[in-house]
Amino acid sequence: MSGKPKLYYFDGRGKMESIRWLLAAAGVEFEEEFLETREQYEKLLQGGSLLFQQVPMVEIDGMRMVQTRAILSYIAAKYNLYGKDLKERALIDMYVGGTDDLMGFILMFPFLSAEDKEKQRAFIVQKATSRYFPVYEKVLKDHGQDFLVGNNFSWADVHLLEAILMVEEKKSDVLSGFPQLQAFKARISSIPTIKKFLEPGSQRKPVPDDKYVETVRRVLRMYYDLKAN
Ligand SMILES: N[C@@H](CCC(=O)N[C@@H](CS)C(=O)NCC(=O)O)C(=O)O
Repeated sequence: MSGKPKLYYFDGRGKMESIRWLLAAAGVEFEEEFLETREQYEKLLQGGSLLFQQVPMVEIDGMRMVQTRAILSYIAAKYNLYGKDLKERALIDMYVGGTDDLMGFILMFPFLSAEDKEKQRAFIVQKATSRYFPVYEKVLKDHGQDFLVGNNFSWADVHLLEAILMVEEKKSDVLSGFPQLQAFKARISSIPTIKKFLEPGSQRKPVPDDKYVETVRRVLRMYYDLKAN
């Protein structure tokens, strides 16, 4: 294993994208191996690298880590993005849990039929604006600080910015009723590591397209259709 973390996933967002975001936010360079064929995936399975036969898998510090949440927590702790004490860590976990739930509504979006996509788009925007964004808007307004937790840049900020941009891809003016979040978005986007990640040519993945969907289906042998909520 080289010094840089190595990410094993598809050449697309999915569950790996938040890991890319967090590494980039921490200023950590990483390598990637993209799964294009069933054979590549089976090789990983046979080599015993995938504890639960699933990706994302990340080689880091001599470990082969699976389970997205465990990987993210490790990176957050290692690079001081996880609060200064247990209470800040608990808050970060709660805020990340909320944004994760919101992102969960978007994760399977590319796999839906055209008709279900329209229903899901409305559902995502409704959940974002009535359940999740008001929470972060209030947190920022009440404490008046630049970051969500402890007046320091943390995993919670990175995750929320990722979620905001994902929802804006579904409805570009979704932040119109959330002035605190608009300012937050501008502030976090201008942090040098994040700014670099948002520029063209970075390892950030684009909105999933049909080719990504076809690759995931083929490699994982997903022969069923997903239903919208
Ligand atoms: N709880 C795991 C779930 C990982 C997961 O569902 N991975 C999918 C690809 S995004 C997979 O490998 N599916 C193959 C399978 O479950 O057989 C995590 O969060 O990392």
